[in-house]
Amino acid sequence: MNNTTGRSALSDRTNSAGGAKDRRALLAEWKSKAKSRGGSENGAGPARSSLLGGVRRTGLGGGVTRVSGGAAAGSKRKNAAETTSTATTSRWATSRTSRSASSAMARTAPSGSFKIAEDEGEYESRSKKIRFGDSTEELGDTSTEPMSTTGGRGCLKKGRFAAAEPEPAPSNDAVSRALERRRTQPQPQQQPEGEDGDEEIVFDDTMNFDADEDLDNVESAGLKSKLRELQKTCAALQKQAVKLKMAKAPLEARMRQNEDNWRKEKSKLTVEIEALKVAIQEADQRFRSLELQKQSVEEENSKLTLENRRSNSTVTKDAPVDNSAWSRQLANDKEIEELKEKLEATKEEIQGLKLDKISLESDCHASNMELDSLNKKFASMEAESGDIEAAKNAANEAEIRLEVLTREHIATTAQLNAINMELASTKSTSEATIKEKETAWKTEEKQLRFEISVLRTRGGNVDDDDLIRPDDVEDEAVLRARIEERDRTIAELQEQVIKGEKLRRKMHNRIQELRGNIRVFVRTRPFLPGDGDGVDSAVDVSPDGQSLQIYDKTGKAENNFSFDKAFPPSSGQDAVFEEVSEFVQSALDGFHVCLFSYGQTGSGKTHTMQGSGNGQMRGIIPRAVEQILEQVNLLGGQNWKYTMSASFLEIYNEELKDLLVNMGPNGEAAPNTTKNNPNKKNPKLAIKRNAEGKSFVDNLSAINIDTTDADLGMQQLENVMNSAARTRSVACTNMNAQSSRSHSVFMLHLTGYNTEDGTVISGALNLCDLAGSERLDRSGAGADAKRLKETQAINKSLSCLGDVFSSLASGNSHVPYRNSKLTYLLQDCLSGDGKALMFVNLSPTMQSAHESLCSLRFAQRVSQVELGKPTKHVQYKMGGKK
Ligand SMILES: Nc1ncnc2c1ncn2[C@@H]1O[C@H](COP(=O)(O)OP(=O)(O)OP(=O)(O)O)[C@@H](O)[C@H]1O
Repeated sequence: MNNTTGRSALSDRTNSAGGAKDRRALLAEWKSKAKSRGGSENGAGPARSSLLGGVRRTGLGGGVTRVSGGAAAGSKRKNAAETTSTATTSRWATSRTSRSASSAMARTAPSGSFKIAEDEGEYESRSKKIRFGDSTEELGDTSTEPMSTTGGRGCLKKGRFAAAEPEPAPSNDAVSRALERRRTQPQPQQQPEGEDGDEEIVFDDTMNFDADEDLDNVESAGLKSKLRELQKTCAALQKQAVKLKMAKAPLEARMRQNEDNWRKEKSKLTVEIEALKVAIQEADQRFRSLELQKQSVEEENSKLTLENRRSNSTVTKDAPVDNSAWSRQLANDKEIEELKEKLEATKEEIQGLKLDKISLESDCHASNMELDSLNKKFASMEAESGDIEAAKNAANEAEIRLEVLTREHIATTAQLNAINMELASTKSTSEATIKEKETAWKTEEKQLRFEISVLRTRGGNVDDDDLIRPDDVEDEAVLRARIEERDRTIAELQEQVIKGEKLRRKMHNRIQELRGNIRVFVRTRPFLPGDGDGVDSAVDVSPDGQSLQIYDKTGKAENNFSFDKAFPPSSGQDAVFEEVSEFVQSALDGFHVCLFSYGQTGSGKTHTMQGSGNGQMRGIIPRAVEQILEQVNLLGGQNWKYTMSASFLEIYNEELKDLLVNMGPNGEAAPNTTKNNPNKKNPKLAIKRNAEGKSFVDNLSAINIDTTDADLGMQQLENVMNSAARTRSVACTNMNAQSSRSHSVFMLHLTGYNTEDGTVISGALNLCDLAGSERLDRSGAGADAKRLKETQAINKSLSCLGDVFSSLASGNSHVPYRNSKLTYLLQDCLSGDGKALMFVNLSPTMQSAHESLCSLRFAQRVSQVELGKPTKHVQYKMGGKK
């Protein structure tokens, strides 16, 4: 900004202000000057139009005053307009006319004064933008120039800066006068308030100081300070305007965002409203239709009510007619008619019945005759049926016998084969020994012959006869006697060895008894026809009769086991029984003895316990009973009287079953089937404890075995065994044609009474044939649901038995006897009260090697169980001779 320009403008303005030119004259003058400068009227348009408007509206009249002040300011004004017009054109274009006017005025304002502009710090007041001058320096400069600000001040009176207007100094008389004059002068017509409500800033052309009043000098000080204040205010306003402008953009963005949201919301709501309108319409329609329905229903209801009333009234009117005598008469007549008809019908019926009776009587007669003939027929048929039944029984018996014989035959053949095999091996061993000895003998003979020939040569002419002297003959007799003597000694020694062996066994048994061990015997069965062609045995029993080895298919020995006794396949039933006889004997002495056979299916458990057949293949049970009967007879001579009873039960699928349910109490041969014993129930068996805490099976049949007559006793036992064999649950499996599907327990109760001293002993022999442990895949039981259930029950109870032994071996305080019926039943025998012996039966086949190994491991655990010293059950009873 050029200070000089400002000054000249001010002086021009001051001079021009001194004239009485009116505004129009000034404008015309400005126009002509502009034209003379070559500026188009259009180009100056904005300024001009602004000026035109501005003079009417803007209150910053100082500028206007300066514009109107002189033509000298024209060029400068033009320059000022040019400098700002570029920057503001667009905004000018959009500004309202009134604003344009004031802005234009500002642009045309000379430098050095405050101006209204938009290209620098600006303050927006409603619709106006007010730009204040740049620097105080300019203001300082301008203050040195005479400046007519009367118009400006006048504007400020009503303009927005009016509040900031300082009071004129009281000493300034000229100012007071001018103000006074102004007050007294008529006011020009005021511009009406702007359309946007802007404060009206009135440009007052008449507010000019007189030339003679040196206002410049008078007011300079006050104006300066006023301007400074205004400057400060404007600066503050500028800053505020900048802030507001900065704040404006985000606000505008927010406003736009809000506007958008509002529009979206509005459209959404419009849609919703539309939908609601439709719904309301529909609801209205439905409501109307329901109303209609209701009306029709109500109408119908009222109709029905009316009808109902009408019909009721009709009914009450008709009632007396029903009760009239005439109608009663009619009814009676009708009834009589009906009764007559009924009577007729009954007569006919009676007639028919009479005829029926006659025909029935004849029928009855015929039937009676037929019945008679039928009775006769029935009697003959019954007789026939009895014969058939008997024949059937005989056939059954024969079948059983055949079965037994077959088993016996198989067993015998098997054992014979085993013996033959053993003989063959013994023969080959003996032959080898003989050969060896022969060779040795031949060598010795050669040697002797050589020695003889040497002696002969040495002897020269000595005759052979001379060599034999009487002494030598004598020596030979002595030698023979000596040999005989030696043979006797050998025989005696052999006898002693046998006795010693017996004693050793006895001692061993005694030791075992004292230790309370469960004794374990292992028995390997011979090869059977069904075992295949392979003759390689998986089990090798050592000649010591106690140890054995198991081989796998590769021929590798798995383990070396040692037990109380190991029986090779060639061992017969007698040899086995010999080993257990002493054990059985102890039942007679008042011990509770338990023998049980354990092993995989088809390994020979039943063969060991019951046997195969009634001959040499008889098992432990018949042999034990036989031995006991013999012993009882012997003891009978020693004041002992025994009674004996046998029971036989099986545990099938964890259920107890009496196998002698069809027998008479004294072992009478059971008629074959339950058909002949229809009244005999199969009572439920339960394991219970007696007063002494000993277990017994409630409701179990006990068959008396005669102890006085051994033959009778054996016959009774045979009946018992047959009856049990018939009732026992057996089935054919892949592993055994007669596989036991249950655990069977033969119980022999013995009571001995000594007539001399009143001693009573009660022993028991429990011979338990366990069901075979089996693998489902080998036995084929998995294919049949019944077999599968049986097998699961078997394996479970065997595992419970294993748990009991493990528990006993570990010395646990709690032994899980109650986990299965089997262990609960055998609890007394297994808890140290009795003597226990376990047979482990093995199959010799290679296919069974794994199962055999499992059985042997189980047996090894059992052999470690110490039950404690067994108890002898002895009582004393009054009545003995002593
Ligand atoms: N030591 C043996 N000497 C001769 N034959 C035997 C011998 N052991 C078993 N057998 C025969 O083997 C077959 C199977 O024996 P057994 O029925 O006793 O087996 P098991 O172990 O009781 O089988 P399961 O558990 O299936 O009842 C029978 O025919 C039996 O005669």
